[in-house]
Amino acid sequence: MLQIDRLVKRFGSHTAVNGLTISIAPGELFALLGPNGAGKTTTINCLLGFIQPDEGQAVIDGLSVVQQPLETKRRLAYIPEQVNLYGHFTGLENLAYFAELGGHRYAESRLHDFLAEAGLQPEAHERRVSGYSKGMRQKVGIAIALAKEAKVLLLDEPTSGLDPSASHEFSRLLGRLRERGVAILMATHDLFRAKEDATRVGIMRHGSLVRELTAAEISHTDLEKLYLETMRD
Ligand SMILES: Nc1ncnc2c1ncn2[C@@H]1O[C@H](COP(=O)(O)OP(=O)(O)OP(=O)(O)O)[C@@H](O)[C@H]1O
Repeated sequence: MLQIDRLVKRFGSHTAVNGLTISIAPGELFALLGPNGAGKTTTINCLLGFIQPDEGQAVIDGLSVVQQPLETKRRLAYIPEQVNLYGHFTGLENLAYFAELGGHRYAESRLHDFLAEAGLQPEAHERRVSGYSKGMRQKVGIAIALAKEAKVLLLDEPTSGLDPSASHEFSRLLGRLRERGVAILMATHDLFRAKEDATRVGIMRHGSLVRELTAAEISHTDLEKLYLETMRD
């Protein structure tokens, strides 16, 4: 469960996040849309503890991000546009390292299982990550989320730059995480994937949520129309 409650983040006189409230239940995927500068990444950075909010709070699995930073980080997985891994280590070694940071130590065979579950071809498991494609790095990111038994997954522009089949496969993996009860927040510009993958869609502008809808209730075309209208208001 992820709860964001009246979150405010200011940079000098500029308010990047302005009273944002979102609640995401286990198994839900909330897609956060919004133009450049709307405050999506700033919100995610507050949840990750990279920056401190000025007001409001974020709660992960019942724990406050500000008051229990280490405990909340253990329950979180984060997949940015470019998954940050150690290039000179293999996928398997990266997974072992990040799982251990999250407090989990696994036998090698179990680590292979997580990578396979995340869709990484077996022959790639013991190859250096520096030779991986973007899609392969993201699969390691998913394997890390599985190995950490993350309760909450944060995604920032995960499908930008992925080819359509990699993007489709990534969505399928997100579906599997949802089935396991992970609460997912995905910041994206991809209206198609938002509609396809999300249970709810929110449109953010100037740091606030200006629209919120159930993905099943709207067509792709109507979502695009609504988004463009919201930007004109
Ligand atoms: N460290 C910072 N210092 C000053 N201003 C910042 C900082 N980080 C973000 N901002 C400002 O806060 C606002 C929100 O930025 P943010 O990156 O959260 O937007 P975004 O919705 O993620 O945009 P994009 O879609 O381009 O990733 C922008 O006006 C940005 O310039």
